[in-house]
Amino acid sequence: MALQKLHIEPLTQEAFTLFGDVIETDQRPFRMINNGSTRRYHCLSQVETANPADGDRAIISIFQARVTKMPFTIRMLERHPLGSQAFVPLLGRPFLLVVAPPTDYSINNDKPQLERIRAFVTNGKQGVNYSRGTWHHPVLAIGNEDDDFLVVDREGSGNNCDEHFFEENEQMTLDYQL
Ligand SMILES: NC(=O)N[C@@H](O)C(=O)O
Ligand code: NI
Repeated sequence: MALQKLHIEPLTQEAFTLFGDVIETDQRPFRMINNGSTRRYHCLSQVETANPADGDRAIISIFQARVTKMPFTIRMLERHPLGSQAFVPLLGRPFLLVVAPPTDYSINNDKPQLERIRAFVTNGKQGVNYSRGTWHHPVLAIGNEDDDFLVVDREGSGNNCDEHFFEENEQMTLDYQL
């Protein structure tokens, strides 16, 4: 049986609001700083950490992601129940997002809602900050060369990564040619 092919939408903040924030400058307000030499696009998103009083902290990493060979089968999604996770491309290339809205992580074996899974492609100038608990596929670099991302997420005690693997007949196909 053919797997369901995910429709890939262009990323906009409006379409992405259920899942988190788009980090971009297009059409965003800014203020001039540094004696008029610099635009500050202030607080495009915020880092969420569940338990700052227990030592949760926001950290900054770089992910060097291998290119995803297309067509690609979406076999799982993950979420970070204790904090947000932001990906900002460092090489100006588009990348793919597969997401589903956060669900109630207090329920055992909680899982993504299949019918609410959506796929997006960025424009190369956009990053994203997944809200705490947003289901998402691990980073999906596309194109001909591996890609680099600045990643801002939560470090602290406890499990901060739940993975859900789909039944074979629930898996989806992602196919995008740059
Ligand atoms: N595991 C890890 O740090 N990366 C994932 O969370 C991801 O979303 O790529
Ligand atoms: Ni993640």
